[in-house]
Amino acid sequence: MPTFDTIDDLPADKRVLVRLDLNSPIEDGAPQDNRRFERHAETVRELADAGHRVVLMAHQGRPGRDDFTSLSGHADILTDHVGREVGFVADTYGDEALDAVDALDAGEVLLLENTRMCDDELPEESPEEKAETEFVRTLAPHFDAYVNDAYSAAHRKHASLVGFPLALPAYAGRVMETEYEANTAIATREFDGPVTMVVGGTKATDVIGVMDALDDRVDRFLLGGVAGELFLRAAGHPVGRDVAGLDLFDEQWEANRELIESVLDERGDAIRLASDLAYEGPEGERAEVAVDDIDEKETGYLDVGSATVADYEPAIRDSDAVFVKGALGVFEDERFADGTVGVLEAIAETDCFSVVGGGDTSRAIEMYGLREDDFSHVSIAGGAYIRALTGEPLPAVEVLEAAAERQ
Ligand SMILES: Nc1ncnc2c1ncn2[C@@H]1O[C@H](COP(=O)(O)OP(=O)(O)OP(=O)(O)O)[C@@H](O)[C@H]1O
Ligand SMILES: O=C(O)[C@H](O)COP(=O)(O)O
Repeated sequence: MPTFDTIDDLPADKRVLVRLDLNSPIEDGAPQDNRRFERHAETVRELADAGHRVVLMAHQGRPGRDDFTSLSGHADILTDHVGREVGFVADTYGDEALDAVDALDAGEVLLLENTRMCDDELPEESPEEKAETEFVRTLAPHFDAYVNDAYSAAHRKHASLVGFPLALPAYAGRVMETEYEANTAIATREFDGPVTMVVGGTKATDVIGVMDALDDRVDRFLLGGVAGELFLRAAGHPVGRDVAGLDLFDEQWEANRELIESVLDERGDAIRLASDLAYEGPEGERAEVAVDDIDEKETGYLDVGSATVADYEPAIRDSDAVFVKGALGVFEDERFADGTVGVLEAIAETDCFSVVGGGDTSRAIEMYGLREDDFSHVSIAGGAYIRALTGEPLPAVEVLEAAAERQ
């Protein structure tokens, strides 16, 4: 059971600073609606209905990446889900933000600008160091309480996640509570048959570390996405080409090369790699090529191929549990959705215990007409959920627990 306080313990009529995780897919510069808005809206609505003054913090993307944007579009989507206006101020803790915070009335909701636009937010440091930053020291005195609802970012030691709980009485929101309970329970569950993990997405650095930590708790890993191509590279195939504007492959290859080689060496028999890949053909169509026929690194691959899906399906069917972290391809583009959707369909058809995690990946479920009920748990957390599987502590949860002991 969690040992943190929740919003049930929050006294009435407070000025509350709330951390959400609204990190979303961005298309043409605009955030795309997804489960994170729907789920966080419950916490926001409950706090506003209770008459608190509610100020929200969240992040979007990472500096230097295309998805690093303002949160103004997020405020509009959240307004629809909460059913009351969510105001927005394009400032994190300057005078403009503080004036807007101080002007709020009971039951009003305001979203501050992307926390990662603030220099103090990102470098990972101890909670004590984060609590001493100008960001926390300036903003905290304008509030009576802090609520963390961002379970899916709880593996990061950023100021908005670990600094404020040292400066204010701290509570968990509804998403933090439910995701914590579901994911912690999974970590201690025992399975009779094979346990399979589908690994993909763009955050290869995160998932490769977890593959190493999970060790023999997972019987086989089915790889795709960026991590899959990096493992193929380690196995000697010239794949993993960065398309313009993105540095997904080379940077993560340099950072993880040794670990990938050692995981491949030690767990090679448990790791299944794509036998074919899909790319954009000359007429803009989906084209596929067998991995063994790729002899030059000149094409960017955007999905696993159909032979790979056919190879992965039986492994899923005979599993007792399947965990998904990250998409096998760029499923947002229908031409490159076959890998992700094929694997999700295979999981949905079995009655094994199944968890699909990740803010982006879980979105494929409704995009392609699958039913959430066909999976045991659909988590809006990606990195935090896979860390929970390894039993690794989450720094933002630890500070909430420490706060509860002081309160
Ligand atoms: N080969 C590829 N090249 C580029 N992007 C890819 C590739 N394969 C998958 N993706 C992208 O990976 C994204 C999902 O992975 P990501 O690592 O962001 O995980 P997530 O499920 O959102 O988890 P988290 O919550 O940790 O962000 C999808 O949006 C998809 O477009
Ligand atoms: O989308 C996520 O998984 C969380 O918001 C964390 O984002 P990050 O991996 O950029 O820290």
